[in-house]
Amino acid sequence: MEVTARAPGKIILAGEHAVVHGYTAVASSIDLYTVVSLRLRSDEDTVKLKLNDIGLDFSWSVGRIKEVLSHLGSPFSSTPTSCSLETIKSLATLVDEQSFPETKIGLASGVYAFLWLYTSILGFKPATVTVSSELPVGAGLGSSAAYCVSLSAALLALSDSVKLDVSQKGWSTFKETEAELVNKWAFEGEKIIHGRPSGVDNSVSTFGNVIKFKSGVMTRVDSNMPLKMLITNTKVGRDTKALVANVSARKSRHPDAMCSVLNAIEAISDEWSTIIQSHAVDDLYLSANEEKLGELMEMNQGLLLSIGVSHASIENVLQTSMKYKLASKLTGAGGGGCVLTLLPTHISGEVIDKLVEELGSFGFQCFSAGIGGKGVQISFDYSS
Ligand SMILES: Nc1ncnc2c1ncn2[C@@H]1O[C@H](COP(=O)(O)OP(=O)(O)O)[C@@H](O)[C@H]1O
Ligand SMILES: C[C@@](O)(CCOP(=O)(O)O)CC(=O)O
Ligand SMILES: [Mg+2]
Repeated sequence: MEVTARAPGKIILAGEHAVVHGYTAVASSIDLYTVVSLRLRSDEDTVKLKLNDIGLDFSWSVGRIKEVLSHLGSPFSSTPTSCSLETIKSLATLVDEQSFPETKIGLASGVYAFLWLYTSILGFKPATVTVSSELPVGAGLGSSAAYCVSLSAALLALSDSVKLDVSQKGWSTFKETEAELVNKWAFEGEKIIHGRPSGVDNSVSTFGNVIKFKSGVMTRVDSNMPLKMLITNTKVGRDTKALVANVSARKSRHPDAMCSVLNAIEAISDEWSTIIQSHAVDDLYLSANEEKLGELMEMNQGLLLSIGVSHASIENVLQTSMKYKLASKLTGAGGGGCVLTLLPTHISGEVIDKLVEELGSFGFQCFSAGIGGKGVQISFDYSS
């Protein structure tokens, strides 16, 4: 039997980075998914991992995994637990043995996260795991969270920790308590990739829709506004872990100034969630609210610049969209990656086409995505 799990990416509408320090963020799932398929094998004695998006394949014999991890007391606890530094070192041994290409070394932490989740949830069962994603990897759309959530979901679906109704056909969602377990494991995976994640990305990928997130607590937001965003990928590579660490360093150098900036970001997140929850009584009310959201995005972007996470490519997108009187902000960790541009309901297709063309001339890639869909889902296939 094969199980397939899919988990969505996300956009952060307001509050990235601030959320790492206990201030509110508002985020929404998008309809671009990372898909993980997992097949347990009785015919082989290996754990195979195929990472299609980054073109890397791994194969470990179960015996070798046991040998390297046994002194740490593996198989590990089947309840969500943090991976120690000592364990990461052992996981790195397993990855190094597969001659990880030097040019892709930044991607190694994703493989450590896989090995940690795999051995903790399924122990030493032989299997083939394949990962492919519609999300750009490392561009601010939460690919790391979608990867950890879909992996955790697929692994838990075939573990003893979760009892699922496997007779269901097509995509199905987890019950609340099971989804919480998926989310907790995914957070442990995110810790390996991000260092110090807030938990907003894995939560919105697990539960979907629009959420407010503060100090590890998620609140569902009932959005009543038809939100449309243009997403521009600057294609400038960046690493969430490094950007988050830089902000923390700036915060320790300037605690008072940073506290004021982060408080201001929180006020923006709070206003975002109030506005999108309000019911538009007529078109005038809707466009007034869209204008307010645009201003909030401009303010949020200015504050993100002040904490050091913007980039020349991001500023280029901002200036270009401003020519068309459209507001933008970076989304995710910044430093490159993706920028959101709010597309008000009254905007003409012609204007959008012109903007997309101009952004394309800089080598940026524009696309739109459905905002606020379902969270993680699974599907069983009995034919394999
Ligand atoms: N589809 C994927 N295949 C392999 N690794 C992935 C995939 N998606 C995410 N990752 C892991 O997540 C990391 C990117 O995470 P991050 O820097 O947080 O960017 P973002 O989450 O914004 O895409 C990659 O370096 C890799 O380790
Ligand atoms: C910067 C941050 O707020 C969001 C990071 O998102 P992404 O990995 O860039 O998609 C970090 C976090 O909340 O864990
Ligand atoms: Mg990430």
